[in-house]
Amino acid sequence: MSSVRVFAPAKINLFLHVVGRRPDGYHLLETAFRMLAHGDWITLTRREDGAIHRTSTLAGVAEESDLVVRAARLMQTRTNSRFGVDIAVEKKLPMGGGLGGGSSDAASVMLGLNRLWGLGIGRETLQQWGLTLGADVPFFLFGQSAFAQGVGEKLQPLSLPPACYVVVEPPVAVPTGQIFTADDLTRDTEPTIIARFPELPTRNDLELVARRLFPEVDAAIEMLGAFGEARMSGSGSSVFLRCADASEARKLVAKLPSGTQAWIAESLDRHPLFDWADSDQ
Ligand SMILES: C[C@@](CO)(OP(=O)(O)O)[C@H](O)COP(=O)(O)OP(=O)(O)OC[C@H]1O[C@@H](n2ccc(N)nc2=O)[C@H](O)[C@@H]1O
Ligand SMILES: Nc1ncnc2c1ncn2[C@@H]1O[C@H](COP(=O)(O)OP(=O)(O)O)[C@@H](O)[C@H]1O
Repeated sequence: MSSVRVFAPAKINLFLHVVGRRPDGYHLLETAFRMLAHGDWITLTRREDGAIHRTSTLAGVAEESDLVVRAARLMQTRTNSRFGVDIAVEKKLPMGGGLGGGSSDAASVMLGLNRLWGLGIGRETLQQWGLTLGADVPFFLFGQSAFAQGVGEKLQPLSLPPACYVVVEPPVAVPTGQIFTADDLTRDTEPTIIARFPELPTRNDLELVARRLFPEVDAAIEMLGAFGEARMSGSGSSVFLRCADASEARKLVAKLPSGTQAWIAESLDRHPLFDWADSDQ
């Protein structure tokens, strides 16, 4: 095998509570992550000369700072692999959309190279390495619905019934750092008892700040909220709503104002590349 085409799913945060702040300024979170069957596609072609290249373009993101290239370099450095790779990304997920697109791309590159370069690295090790690229990366490597603590790196599996979601992408990219540094962000939500989720009331603590700073996010929540409990994912900008089934989702999307960027996706219980990580000894 010298080439693979791999999927990089979106994630949504079913809730996100800010429960504290670390001395380095990073925020301690409690969140429930779930993957959706909608995402980017990445083709990895092995190179024998050790070079790592991105062969597609991504507006505003230079090759060396692209998370797919950084993920490949990380794998090469940590394993001393002699191989290189050409990486082509078919980008479907919006940047700054709160759907974890960049993190998911990075995780799929790590899993893809684990197989393409014949590395056999264990899942927990990959999760530790992935955290250096971004807080959402360990979740995608974990590969199943999860309750997360810390900055998102302490993960435990979460059993959720299958569900269908409508996702609206407002026409704005939200810079995560701007939301976390806002003066009016509340940082003292009581820690949740995971055993009592989903009965306990939850929310996204980042939502109020994002709505204030980005009117497009506020408008999307208002619009989708007319049909049920619409919630923002992560630091925004995307907004999601759970529907009874795909048929209800399609009827809902048909009622949205023309020009709305919206899509429907089923939940994804297991990452399609789950088996591409070994278990740690
Ligand atoms: C909020 C979440 C929830 O899943 O996802 P997104 O909505 O971005 O997808 C993540 O925690 C996003 O984590 P991550 O992807 O690592 O965030 P980055 O873009 O690196 O963070 C940008 C900046 O946000 C702040 N930040 C980020 C995460 C965190 N737990 N506390 C913070 O204070 C830091 O100032 C950091 O420099
Ligand atoms: N492969 C990539 N895909 C998306 N964004 C990337 C990628 N590589 C680097 N980035 C940078 O990461 C930022 C966050 O992107 P993304 O993960 O898509 O959004 P979010 O964290 O809101 O879900 C982007 O604005 C971009 O500057």
